[in-house]
Amino acid sequence: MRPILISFVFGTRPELVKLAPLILAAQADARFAVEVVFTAQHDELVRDAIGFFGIHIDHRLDMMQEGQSLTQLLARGLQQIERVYADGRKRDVVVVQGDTTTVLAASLVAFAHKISLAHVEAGLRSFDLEHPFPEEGNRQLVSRLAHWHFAPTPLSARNLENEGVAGERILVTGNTVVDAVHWARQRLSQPGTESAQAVLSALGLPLTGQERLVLVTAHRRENFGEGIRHICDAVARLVQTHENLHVVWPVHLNPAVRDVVRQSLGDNARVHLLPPLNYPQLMAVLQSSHFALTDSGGIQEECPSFGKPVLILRTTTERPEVVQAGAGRLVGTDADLIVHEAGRLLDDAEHFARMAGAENPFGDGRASLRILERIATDVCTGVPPQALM
Ligand SMILES: CC(=O)N[C@@H]1[C@@H](OP(=O)(O)OP(=O)(O)OC[C@H]2O[C@@H](n3ccc(=O)[nH]c3=O)[C@H](O)[C@@H]2O)O[C@H](CO)[C@@H](O)[C@@H]1O
Repeated sequence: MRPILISFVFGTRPELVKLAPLILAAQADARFAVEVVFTAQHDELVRDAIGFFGIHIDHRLDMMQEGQSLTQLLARGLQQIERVYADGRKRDVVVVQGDTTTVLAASLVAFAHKISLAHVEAGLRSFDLEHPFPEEGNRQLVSRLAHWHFAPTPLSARNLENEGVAGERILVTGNTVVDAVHWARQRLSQPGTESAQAVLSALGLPLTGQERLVLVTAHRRENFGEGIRHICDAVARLVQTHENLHVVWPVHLNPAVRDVVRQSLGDNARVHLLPPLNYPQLMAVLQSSHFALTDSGGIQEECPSFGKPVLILRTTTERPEVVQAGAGRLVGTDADLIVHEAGRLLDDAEHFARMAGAENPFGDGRASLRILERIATDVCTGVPPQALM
């Protein structure tokens, strides 16, 4: 029997990080042949991560164009992915992750070609089509097209069931972000690889062991303007009241974030404003931090894998599991609340230990294997094609 041909499509760094363990596991498994399509929806930020995971790209597309609208981006994605799939090769499965325009475009092309679609990290919902836009709409649309819905948690599986997705098409796998963290930690501890300490030192961060590092990141549109200003205000107050506190903030390149952060914290000696970090650098900083303050979805999921509490700079999250598990808290961008909650983590050792010791709601690092096992079993028993045709 010929191997099952899986085509992975991704366009941004978070998609790559979460698909990399799956791509590597499929490549190491003789049951599968693997094709990797990169749309370059993001470019620079992804390149480092592609190198770190050692992913071979079969088709590098060129989806971005200066000044194009969302519709134009989608149209360009559709056309370019279509060109790849028009080569007559028979793909058995298309795998996408998450909620970007790349994901929607690949899902529509897979549908048009009657290729069974697997959606990784399925079932996340904010239930508000405008927030995040266009991601919430993309997620919901992809759930109408996918054959397999690989839900990271029981809650995301329930969201899908509530929308009428048949139970036999949903599998709770854990989040592949945990697989990626395990892979990265192992890689960073191998002889010959730069240690976390060496990475920190190369970034110019303090290392006497007396300091307490806190990681801060903010990139969501909903926080631009007032939100970012309040976060900066809270960071300045925390540093002022905690002598050994050092804040490490890889600043998003968008001027709406960068200019405000530089202006308010640029001359604070214990606030280290860095350019965006590559994935292994981010892993090293997170591993060495006391906790994180972030609006990033991925970092919210990565923190519990490191046993690091996370304060979420949003008023809602599509990942409420981290809050329910006790590993995270929603603090929004209210400076007083940020200072209060961060202060508790810094000053109350018992409170810190409770949050740091919470169970990881995103799984055990074996999500990729569960996903591949399910695909292999179903394709071999002829389940998906009939379902689609
Ligand atoms: C509107 C919106 O918010 N959309 C979300 C957003 O996802 P996110 O919030 O998870 O995105 P980030 O925080 O950028 O990525 C996280 C990954 O990057 C690593 N990282 C981070 C900072 C750094 O300096 N160096 C790094 O290596 C980090 O460890 C983690 O693995 O974008 C996605 C695609 O556009 C969307 O699908 C998703 O809905």
